[in-house]
Amino acid sequence: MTHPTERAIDRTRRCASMDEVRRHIDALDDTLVPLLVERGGYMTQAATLKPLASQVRDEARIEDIVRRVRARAAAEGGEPDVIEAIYRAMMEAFIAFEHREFDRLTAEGRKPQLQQETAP
Ligand SMILES: O=C(O)C(=O)C[C@]1(C(=O)O)C=C[C@@H](O)C=C1
Repeated sequence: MTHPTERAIDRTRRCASMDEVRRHIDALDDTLVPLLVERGGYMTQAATLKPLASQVRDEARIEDIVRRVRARAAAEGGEPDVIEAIYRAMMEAFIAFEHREFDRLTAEGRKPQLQQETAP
């Protein structure tokens, strides 16, 4: 279990000005965006590995992730409802991206499973 002094909320610095608040937010965004891009790379791999477009959206997996990140948010001293809303919006954007990747890979003939299924 997370030690109380290791919680993310306790790393938030007290700021004396809005400039300082925004500097901290910009610095965190510089950490977050590369991680989101890296996460997006796995959508391309998922699109390669899933045989059917109907498998791109996986409701059971979405609910597993929501349950997991809500618990982590609480352990870090955050708001589970806020983190759930962010994750649901993020996953919708990633699902749309994964569909685009699925279509692109299909058009490029890079989905061997699908080709086998549709072969005469
Ligand atoms: O786990 C998957 O199947 C994924 O494609 C990844 C992901 C995600 O963003 O985590 C995206 C789409 C699915 O609906 C579920 C989860």
